[in-house]
Amino acid sequence: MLNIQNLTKRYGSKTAVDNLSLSLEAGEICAFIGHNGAGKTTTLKACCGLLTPDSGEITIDGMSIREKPIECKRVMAYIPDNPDMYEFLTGYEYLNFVADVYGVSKADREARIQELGTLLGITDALGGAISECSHGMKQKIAIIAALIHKPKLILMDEPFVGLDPVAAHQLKNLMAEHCAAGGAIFFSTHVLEVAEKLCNKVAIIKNGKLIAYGPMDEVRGDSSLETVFLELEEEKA
Ligand SMILES: Nc1ncnc2c1ncn2[C@@H]1O[C@H](COP(=O)(O)OP(=O)(O)OP(=O)(O)O)[C@@H](O)[C@H]1O
Repeated sequence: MLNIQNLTKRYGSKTAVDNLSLSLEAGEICAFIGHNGAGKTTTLKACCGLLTPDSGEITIDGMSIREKPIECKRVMAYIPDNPDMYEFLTGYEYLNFVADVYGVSKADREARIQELGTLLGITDALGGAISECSHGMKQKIAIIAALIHKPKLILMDEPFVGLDPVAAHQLKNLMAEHCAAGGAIFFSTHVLEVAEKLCNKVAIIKNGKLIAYGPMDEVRGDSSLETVFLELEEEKA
């Protein structure tokens, strides 16, 4: 579903991501963890075509994001950590705009907005201007917008930040259901307890390099993810 081969991305003389390779199959939900500035957002942005790598190859559902960006975007979604939206639109107007871009039928979009809006507890606010929404409310609208075309692969950058406990719980359920139904999710988080409970795979990045990667049970062994993470941070310092 997602294949990253030898990804390197530099900003000037700074190597933000250094020869990183990983892959995700259908049904896998992978947490991407690492210290601030480790290279998570850069990797996620390269996966969805927002950043051009200096070297390496990324494929989505077997298609190169470089060669077939539109086809890739039809089957994937990206939820950034700080969503930029057209704030002068209402939530409904924005979601309909996104549904138009993806060619989602009227019936399908209405059902999806209803289902996800109810799940995340945002339906009542969708008639108001986005500029009047709180950070968490905007995050919920961004989640609905990203999922409106039923993507197979979901990329998320710290998706739980700003969500209230009910919405965070519902999002975790939704993520688990998505993967149980044959989708895949690659998301960054600093909340190791959530990563440990929710994910069957984990990738740990430090200073742009992948320092641990594999099935959650194997990477964690008999300890907690937090213990493994802290040990790795110290070891490779
Ligand atoms: N546009 C940019 N120009 C220059 N350097 C950048 C730019 N974006 C990111 N960087 C640098 O690249 C490195 C990786 O940043 P990135 O945002 O990918 O980290 P991150 O793991 O997502 O961090 P956080 O957990 O704080 O969100 C950092 O050293 C950062 O300063």
